[in-house]
Amino acid sequence: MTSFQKVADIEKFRETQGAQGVATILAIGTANPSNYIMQADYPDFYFRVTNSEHMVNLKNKFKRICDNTMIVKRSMLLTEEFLNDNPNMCEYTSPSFNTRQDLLITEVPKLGKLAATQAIDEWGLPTSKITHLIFCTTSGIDMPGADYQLTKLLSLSPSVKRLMMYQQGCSGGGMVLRLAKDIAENNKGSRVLVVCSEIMASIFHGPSPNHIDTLVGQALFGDGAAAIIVGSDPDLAVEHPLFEIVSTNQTIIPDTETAIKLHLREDGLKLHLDKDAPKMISKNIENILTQAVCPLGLSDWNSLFWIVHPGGRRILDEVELKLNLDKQKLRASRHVLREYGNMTSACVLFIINEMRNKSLKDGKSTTGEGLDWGVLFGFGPGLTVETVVLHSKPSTINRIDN
Ligand SMILES: CC(=O)CC(=O)SCCNC(=O)CCNC(=O)[C@H](O)C(C)(C)COP(=O)(O)OP(=O)(O)OC[C@H]1O[C@@H](n2cnc3c(N)ncnc32)[C@H](O)[C@@H]1OP(=O)(O)O
Repeated sequence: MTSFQKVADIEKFRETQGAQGVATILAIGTANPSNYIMQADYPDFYFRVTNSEHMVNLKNKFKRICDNTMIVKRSMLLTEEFLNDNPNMCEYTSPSFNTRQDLLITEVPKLGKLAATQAIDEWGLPTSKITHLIFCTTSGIDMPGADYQLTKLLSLSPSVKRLMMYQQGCSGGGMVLRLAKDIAENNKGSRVLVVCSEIMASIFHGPSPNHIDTLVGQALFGDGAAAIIVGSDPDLAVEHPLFEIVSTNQTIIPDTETAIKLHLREDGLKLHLDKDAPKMISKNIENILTQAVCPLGLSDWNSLFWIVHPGGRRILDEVELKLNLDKQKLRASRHVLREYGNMTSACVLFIINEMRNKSLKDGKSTTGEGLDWGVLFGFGPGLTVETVVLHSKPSTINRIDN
């Protein structure tokens, strides 16, 4: 065989490997721990459980921060009993890594399993058809990882191709869509199970008057997991496309390296948040958006449906203001923030779910609030921005939850 023939054969083989069509979201599932706390009750809970009632001014400030988040409730695996039994987690800084790890290593895959099971039920095909697994979490770290544990919990094939993404922060939700698209479009017949599972036990700390940014984090984060199934060339006899993942981009906003930082230390995951992070995002958002959607001939921002990581209320306010978005455009993002808080990487997948459910309930013609094209933004440390352009599908069938 000549070397020319060899190359020709490889190219021919390569042609059989790729899918024909664009990667499509085929099902979505979500899950939260049953334990939750109302935001209005949180300052009392938090200062009581951390033995900080004497910090009266700080508690008043925390009440103001909690009120201004616009969050109504958050799911929280951490109970008062657990925190009382583990007082090292209630200090601002005290070695507590092992306590956190012991909880997270078990509970993160378990919560992920609940969301994944819901997505698989909606999808309707056997788990043996899942070819790839992407697991994303910023809650803990381990080897073998949460992807391995979930493979066991769901009895997936031991040959499922796994990708474990630890410590990606809130942009992780956009990142997993980018990776799932690349896998689905380059591997004919593949079905990618994507799971984002987050538990705030990693980032829970007692208050410190010298670290208000960490305190802001205590008012924002909630527990939740979301799962989606992504594949190209759906079998329309059994699969029901929800959104096509049309294009993806990742970029770093210049000179913002210190805006959102999370450092994993012996006292847990420490959040550092610049007060101006929302402004840094809004100052750059139009440029990033233009680069993502202009190649598709889209230039009217209000003609799109919107999925924006709700890192905090001010991030949504600033984006809305900067882009002159109609008040209803960020409805789904605000709904998820209000009902669940900031669930890090899982948030944007919850918003996709909320959008398709509400679209169906309201009798809209497409999964994207009756519109055809939409944009999804994930924001994380870096500042890293993940941008995903989505195309909606007819708003029919599939199960509605919530
Ligand atoms: C984990 C990841 O990878 C990605 C993420 O999502 S990280 C989280 C990203 N989230 C953010 O950056 C939060 C954005 N901020 C907000 O949404 C709002 O500021 C908020 C809801 C926290 C408070 O609402 P607000 O309308 O700004 O209230 P405001 O009265 O101005 O602030 C309350 C107090 O908190 C302080 N504060 C707010 N943000 C602060 C910060 N980052 N650092 C220090 N102090 C802060 C304010 O100075 C103010 O203090 P005073 O009362 O002493 O003046």
